[in-house]
Amino acid sequence: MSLVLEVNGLSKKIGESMLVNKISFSVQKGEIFGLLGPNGAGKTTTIRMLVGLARSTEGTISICGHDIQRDHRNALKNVGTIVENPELYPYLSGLENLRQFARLSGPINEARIAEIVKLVGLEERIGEKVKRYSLGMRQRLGLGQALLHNPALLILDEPTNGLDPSGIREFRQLLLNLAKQGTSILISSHLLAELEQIVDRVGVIHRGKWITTATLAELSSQSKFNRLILHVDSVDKALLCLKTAHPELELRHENLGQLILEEPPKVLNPILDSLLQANVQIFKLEVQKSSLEDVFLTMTGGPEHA
Ligand SMILES: Nc1ncnc2c1ncn2[C@@H]1O[C@H](COP(=O)(O)OP(=O)(O)OP(=O)(O)O)[C@@H](O)[C@H]1O
Repeated sequence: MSLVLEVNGLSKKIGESMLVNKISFSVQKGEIFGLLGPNGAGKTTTIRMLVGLARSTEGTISICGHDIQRDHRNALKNVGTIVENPELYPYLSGLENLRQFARLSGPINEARIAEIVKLVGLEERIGEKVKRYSLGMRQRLGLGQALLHNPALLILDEPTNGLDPSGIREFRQLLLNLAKQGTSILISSHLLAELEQIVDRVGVIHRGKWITTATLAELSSQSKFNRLILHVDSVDKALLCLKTAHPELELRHENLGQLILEEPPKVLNPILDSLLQANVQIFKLEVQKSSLEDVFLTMTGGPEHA
Protein backbone atom coordinates (compact mmCIF):
# COMPACT_ATOMS: atom_id res chain seq x y z
CA MET A 1 0.00 0.00 0.00
CA SER A 2 1.36 3.42 -0.87
CA LEU A 3 2.30 5.96 1.76
CA VAL A 4 0.58 9.31 1.61
CA LEU A 5 2.28 10.79 4.66
CA GLU A 6 5.71 9.90 6.04
CA VAL A 7 7.06 11.59 9.13
CA ASN A 8 10.60 10.88 10.24
CA GLY A 9 12.35 12.07 13.39
CA LEU A 10 10.19 15.18 13.58
CA SER A 11 10.88 17.59 16.47
CA LYS A 12 9.81 21.04 17.55
CA LYS A 13 11.75 22.87 20.19
CA ILE A 14 10.75 26.25 21.56
CA GLY A 15 13.23 27.72 24.02
CA GLU A 16 14.25 24.81 26.19
CA SER A 17 10.98 22.89 25.70
CA MET A 18 10.76 19.95 23.32
CA LEU A 19 7.10 20.22 22.31
CA VAL A 20 7.53 17.34 19.86
CA ASN A 21 10.43 14.96 20.28
CA LYS A 22 11.70 12.92 17.29
CA ILE A 23 8.41 11.36 16.25
CA SER A 24 8.06 9.04 13.24
CA PHE A 25 4.94 7.56 11.70
CA SER A 26 3.23 7.12 8.35
CA VAL A 27 -0.28 7.11 6.90
CA GLN A 28 -1.27 4.86 4.02
CA LYS A 29 -3.64 5.54 1.15
CA GLY A 30 -7.27 5.37 2.26
CA GLU A 31 -6.29 4.90 5.89
CA ILE A 32 -7.83 6.74 8.84
CA PHE A 33 -5.04 7.33 11.32
CA GLY A 34 -5.81 8.67 14.80
CA LEU A 35 -3.32 10.92 16.57
CA LEU A 36 -4.17 10.31 20.18
CA GLY A 37 -2.81 12.04 23.26
CA PRO A 38 -3.95 13.86 26.39
CA ASN A 39 -4.20 17.66 26.49
CA GLY A 40 -0.83 19.26 25.90
CA ALA A 41 0.69 16.09 24.38
CA GLY A 42 1.88 17.85 21.23
CA LYS A 43 -0.88 16.96 18.75
CA THR A 44 -1.61 20.49 17.57
CA THR A 45 2.09 21.32 17.35
CA THR A 46 2.59 18.21 15.18
CA ILE A 47 -0.37 19.03 12.97
CA ARG A 48 0.75 22.64 12.53
CA MET A 49 4.05 21.33 11.18
CA LEU A 50 2.27 18.86 8.89
CA VAL A 51 0.13 21.55 7.29
CA GLY A 52 2.95 24.06 6.92
CA LEU A 53 1.82 26.45 9.68
CA ALA A 54 4.93 25.86 11.81
CA ARG A 55 8.52 24.95 11.02
CA SER A 56 10.08 21.85 12.45
CA THR A 57 13.34 21.99 14.41
CA GLU A 58 14.48 18.70 12.90
CA GLY A 59 13.16 15.75 10.95
CA THR A 60 11.30 15.36 7.67
CA ILE A 61 7.71 15.33 6.46
CA SER A 62 6.86 13.88 3.09
CA ILE A 63 3.37 14.16 1.59
CA CYS A 64 2.66 12.06 -1.52
CA GLY A 65 6.41 11.83 -2.03
CA HIS A 66 7.06 15.60 -1.76
CA ASP A 67 9.26 16.86 1.03
CA ILE A 68 7.48 19.69 2.80
CA GLN A 69 10.61 21.80 3.16
CA ARG A 70 12.14 21.31 -0.26
CA ASP A 71 8.88 21.13 -2.23
CA HIS A 72 6.43 23.00 -0.05
CA ARG A 73 3.92 23.79 -2.82
CA ASN A 74 3.55 20.28 -4.21
CA ALA A 75 3.48 18.74 -0.75
CA LEU A 76 0.72 21.02 0.51
CA LYS A 77 -1.28 20.75 -2.71
CA ASN A 78 -2.18 17.27 -1.52
CA VAL A 79 -3.44 18.37 1.90
CA GLY A 80 -6.88 19.51 3.01
CA THR A 81 -7.22 20.67 6.58
CA ILE A 82 -9.35 22.09 9.33
CA VAL A 83 -7.04 23.18 12.12
CA GLU A 84 -8.98 24.44 15.13
CA ASN A 85 -12.22 26.03 13.85
CA PRO A 86 -12.95 26.29 10.15
CA GLU A 87 -12.56 29.86 8.93
CA LEU A 88 -15.95 30.90 7.62
CA TYR A 89 -17.60 34.22 6.81
CA PRO A 90 -20.80 34.27 8.91
CA TYR A 91 -22.55 36.91 6.76
CA LEU A 92 -22.09 34.93 3.56
CA SER A 93 -24.12 31.87 2.65
CA GLY A 94 -22.55 28.42 2.72
CA LEU A 95 -22.36 28.48 -1.07
CA GLU A 96 -20.73 31.92 -1.14
CA ASN A 97 -18.22 30.72 1.41
CA LEU A 98 -17.32 27.76 -0.77
CA ARG A 99 -17.05 29.96 -3.87
CA GLN A 100 -14.84 32.41 -2.03
CA PHE A 101 -12.60 29.60 -0.84
CA ALA A 102 -12.54 28.09 -4.35
CA ARG A 103 -11.35 31.44 -5.78
CA LEU A 104 -8.51 31.52 -3.26
CA SER A 105 -7.40 27.94 -3.69
CA GLY A 106 -7.17 27.69 -7.45
CA PRO A 107 -9.29 26.72 -10.40
CA ILE A 108 -12.30 24.93 -8.96
CA ASN A 109 -15.45 24.89 -11.05
CA GLU A 110 -19.13 25.07 -10.07
CA ALA A 111 -19.63 21.37 -10.76
CA ARG A 112 -17.00 20.50 -8.15
CA ILE A 113 -18.61 22.90 -5.68
CA ALA A 114 -22.00 21.21 -6.22
CA GLU A 115 -20.37 17.81 -5.75
CA ILE A 116 -18.88 18.96 -2.44
CA VAL A 117 -22.19 20.39 -1.21
CA LYS A 118 -23.76 17.01 -1.83
CA LEU A 119 -20.86 15.14 -0.26
CA VAL A 120 -21.11 17.05 3.01
CA GLY A 121 -24.92 16.83 3.00
CA LEU A 122 -25.69 20.55 2.90
CA GLU A 123 -27.81 20.70 -0.29
CA GLU A 124 -30.90 22.02 1.48
CA ARG A 125 -29.22 24.70 3.56
CA ILE A 126 -26.33 25.82 1.36
CA GLY A 127 -28.13 29.08 0.38
CA GLU A 128 -28.49 30.19 4.02
CA LYS A 129 -26.15 32.53 5.82
CA VAL A 130 -23.52 30.67 7.82
CA LYS A 131 -24.36 32.63 10.99
CA ARG A 132 -27.58 30.59 11.09
CA TYR A 133 -25.72 27.27 10.81
CA SER A 134 -25.39 24.90 13.73
CA LEU A 135 -21.88 23.96 14.84
CA GLY A 136 -22.25 20.61 13.07
CA MET A 137 -23.22 22.31 9.80
CA ARG A 138 -20.28 24.70 10.09
CA GLN A 139 -17.98 21.80 10.64
CA ARG A 140 -19.35 20.05 7.55
CA LEU A 141 -18.96 23.23 5.51
CA GLY A 142 -15.37 23.52 6.79
CA LEU A 143 -14.79 19.95 5.70
CA GLY A 144 -16.26 20.85 2.30
CA GLN A 145 -13.75 23.70 1.97
CA ALA A 146 -10.91 21.40 2.91
CA LEU A 147 -12.00 18.91 0.24
CA LEU A 148 -12.67 21.27 -2.65
CA HIS A 149 -9.32 20.62 -4.33
CA ASN A 150 -9.69 16.87 -3.84
CA PRO A 151 -6.68 16.36 -1.56
CA ALA A 152 -5.12 12.94 -1.03
CA LEU A 153 -4.70 13.65 2.68
CA LEU A 154 -7.15 15.26 5.05
CA ILE A 155 -5.74 16.52 8.36
CA LEU A 156 -8.18 17.33 11.15
CA ASP A 157 -7.34 18.62 14.63
CA GLU A 158 -10.01 17.57 17.13
CA PRO A 159 -12.80 18.14 14.58
CA THR A 160 -15.65 16.89 16.74
CA ASN A 161 -14.90 19.20 19.68
CA GLY A 162 -18.20 20.72 20.74
CA LEU A 163 -20.40 18.67 18.41
CA ASP A 164 -23.44 16.91 19.81
CA PRO A 165 -23.72 13.11 19.47
CA SER A 166 -25.72 13.24 16.24
CA GLY A 167 -23.28 15.78 14.77
CA ILE A 168 -20.41 13.51 15.73
CA ARG A 169 -22.12 10.52 14.14
CA GLU A 170 -22.75 12.35 10.85
CA PHE A 171 -19.21 13.66 10.75
CA ARG A 172 -17.81 10.20 11.43
CA GLN A 173 -19.89 8.70 8.61
CA LEU A 174 -18.62 11.35 6.23
CA LEU A 175 -15.03 10.53 7.09
CA LEU A 176 -15.62 6.80 6.65
CA ASN A 177 -17.13 7.44 3.20
CA LEU A 178 -14.18 9.60 2.21
CA ALA A 179 -11.68 6.97 3.30
CA LYS A 180 -13.59 4.33 1.32
CA GLN A 181 -13.10 6.50 -1.74
CA GLY A 182 -9.35 6.53 -1.12
CA THR A 183 -8.76 9.73 0.89
CA SER A 184 -6.27 9.30 3.73
CA ILE A 185 -7.26 10.97 6.98
CA LEU A 186 -5.17 12.02 9.97
CA ILE A 187 -7.44 12.97 12.85
CA SER A 188 -6.38 14.01 16.33
CA SER A 189 -8.23 13.65 19.59
CA HIS A 190 -7.58 13.43 23.30
CA LEU A 191 -10.40 10.89 23.59
CA LEU A 192 -9.95 7.36 22.40
CA ALA A 193 -13.73 6.91 22.33
CA GLU A 194 -13.95 9.56 19.59
CA LEU A 195 -11.52 7.71 17.37
CA GLU A 196 -12.34 4.15 18.25
CA GLN A 197 -15.18 3.76 15.77
CA ILE A 198 -13.39 5.07 12.71
CA VAL A 199 -9.64 4.68 12.83
CA ASP A 200 -7.60 1.88 11.29
CA ARG A 201 -4.59 2.66 13.49
CA VAL A 202 -3.70 5.08 16.24
CA GLY A 203 -0.46 6.74 17.16
CA VAL A 204 -0.23 7.61 20.84
CA ILE A 205 1.73 10.74 21.75
CA HIS A 206 2.49 11.92 25.26
CA ARG A 207 4.63 14.88 26.38
CA GLY A 208 5.91 15.24 22.83
CA LYS A 209 7.09 11.63 22.61
CA TRP A 210 5.72 8.88 20.43
CA ILE A 211 4.50 6.07 22.66
CA THR A 212 3.22 3.55 20.14
CA THR A 213 1.60 2.99 16.76
CA ALA A 214 -1.02 0.24 16.85
CA THR A 215 -4.26 -1.06 15.43
CA LEU A 216 -7.12 -1.06 17.91
CA ALA A 217 -6.86 -4.85 18.10
CA GLU A 218 -3.19 -4.53 19.06
CA LEU A 219 -4.02 -1.93 21.70
CA SER A 220 -6.74 -4.14 23.03
CA SER A 221 -4.34 -7.07 23.33
CA GLN A 222 -2.31 -4.97 25.74
CA SER A 223 -5.19 -5.05 28.19
CA LYS A 224 -3.64 -5.20 31.59
CA PHE A 225 -6.30 -6.70 33.75
CA ASN A 226 -8.78 -9.41 33.57
CA ARG A 227 -11.38 -9.96 36.23
CA LEU A 228 -14.21 -12.30 36.92
CA ILE A 229 -17.34 -11.13 38.66
CA LEU A 230 -19.40 -13.78 40.39
CA HIS A 231 -23.02 -12.85 41.00
CA VAL A 232 -24.10 -14.97 43.97
CA ASP A 233 -26.92 -15.18 46.51
CA SER A 234 -24.63 -14.70 49.52
CA VAL A 235 -21.30 -12.93 49.14
CA ASP A 236 -20.41 -13.65 52.79
CA LYS A 237 -20.89 -17.37 52.31
CA ALA A 238 -18.98 -17.33 49.00
CA LEU A 239 -16.12 -15.33 50.53
CA LEU A 240 -15.77 -17.64 53.50
CA CYS A 241 -15.83 -20.70 51.26
CA LEU A 242 -13.27 -19.42 48.73
CA LYS A 243 -10.90 -17.98 51.35
CA THR A 244 -10.72 -21.38 52.99
CA ALA A 245 -10.63 -23.57 49.87
CA HIS A 246 -8.54 -21.27 47.61
CA PRO A 247 -6.48 -18.90 49.75
CA GLU A 248 -4.38 -17.99 46.69
CA LEU A 249 -7.27 -16.09 45.04
CA GLU A 250 -7.35 -12.31 45.04
CA LEU A 251 -10.92 -11.55 46.08
CA ARG A 252 -12.81 -8.29 46.44
CA HIS A 253 -16.28 -7.54 47.52
CA GLU A 254 -17.67 -4.23 46.26
CA ASN A 255 -21.29 -4.46 45.27
CA LEU A 256 -24.17 -6.27 46.82
CA GLY A 257 -24.27 -9.84 45.53
CA GLN A 258 -21.01 -9.52 43.60
CA LEU A 259 -17.67 -11.08 44.35
CA ILE A 260 -14.73 -9.94 42.25
CA LEU A 261 -11.81 -12.20 41.39
CA GLU A 262 -8.75 -10.38 40.03
CA GLU A 263 -6.75 -12.32 37.43
CA PRO A 264 -8.77 -15.53 37.79
CA PRO A 265 -7.16 -18.87 36.89
CA LYS A 266 -7.78 -20.29 33.39
CA VAL A 267 -9.81 -23.23 34.66
CA LEU A 268 -12.68 -22.25 36.92
CA ASN A 269 -14.02 -25.71 37.82
CA PRO A 270 -12.34 -25.98 41.27
CA ILE A 271 -13.70 -22.57 42.27
CA LEU A 272 -17.20 -23.34 41.05
CA ASP A 273 -17.10 -26.81 42.64
CA SER A 274 -16.20 -25.31 46.01
CA LEU A 275 -19.03 -22.78 45.76
CA LEU A 276 -21.57 -25.45 44.78
CA GLN A 277 -20.46 -27.66 47.65
CA ALA A 278 -20.95 -24.73 50.02
CA ASN A 279 -24.46 -24.31 48.65
CA VAL A 280 -23.79 -20.91 47.13
CA GLN A 281 -26.21 -20.07 44.33
CA ILE A 282 -24.37 -18.68 41.28
CA PHE A 283 -26.56 -16.46 39.12
CA LYS A 284 -24.05 -15.15 36.62
CA LEU A 285 -20.36 -15.16 35.72
CA GLU A 286 -19.08 -11.97 34.14
CA VAL A 287 -15.64 -11.49 32.60
CA GLN A 288 -14.21 -7.97 32.47
CA LYS A 289 -11.11 -6.93 30.57
CA SER A 290 -9.50 -3.51 30.77
CA SER A 291 -11.00 -1.23 28.16
CA LEU A 292 -9.03 0.45 25.39
CA GLU A 293 -9.42 3.65 27.35
CA ASP A 294 -7.71 1.97 30.34
CA VAL A 295 -4.85 0.89 28.09
CA PHE A 296 -4.50 4.44 26.77
CA LEU A 297 -4.60 5.93 30.26
CA THR A 298 -1.96 3.50 31.46
CA MET A 299 0.30 4.47 28.55
CA THR A 300 -0.08 8.16 29.23
CA GLY A 301 0.24 8.02 32.99
CA GLY A 302 -3.35 7.92 34.24
CA PRO A 303 -6.29 10.30 33.98
CA GLU A 304 -5.55 13.88 32.99
CA HIS A 305 -5.22 16.58 35.54
CA ALA A 306 -6.71 19.81 34.29
N1 LIG B 1 4.36 28.64 21.22
C1 LIG B 1 4.57 27.86 22.26
N2 LIG B 1 5.58 28.12 23.13
C2 LIG B 1 5.81 27.32 24.19
N3 LIG B 1 5.08 26.25 24.50
C3 LIG B 1 4.06 25.94 23.68
C4 LIG B 1 3.75 26.72 22.53
N4 LIG B 1 2.68 26.15 21.91
C5 LIG B 1 2.34 25.07 22.65
N5 LIG B 1 3.16 24.95 23.72
C6 LIG B 1 3.14 23.86 24.73
O1 LIG B 1 3.48 22.67 24.05
C7 LIG B 1 2.75 21.55 24.57
C8 LIG B 1 2.03 20.86 23.46
O2 LIG B 1 0.94 21.66 23.03
P1 LIG B 1 -0.08 21.23 21.89
O3 LIG B 1 -1.04 22.35 21.70
O4 LIG B 1 0.66 20.75 20.72
O5 LIG B 1 -0.79 20.00 22.59
P2 LIG B 1 -2.10 19.20 22.19
O6 LIG B 1 -1.75 17.76 22.26
O7 LIG B 1 -2.64 19.69 20.89
O8 LIG B 1 -3.09 19.52 23.35
P3 LIG B 1 -4.66 19.90 23.36
O9 LIG B 1 -5.40 18.60 23.26
O10 LIG B 1 -4.79 20.53 24.70
O11 LIG B 1 -4.90 20.84 22.24
C9 LIG B 1 1.85 22.11 25.66
O12 LIG B 1 2.48 21.90 26.89
C10 LIG B 1 1.77 23.58 25.33
O13 LIG B 1 1.57 24.34 26.49
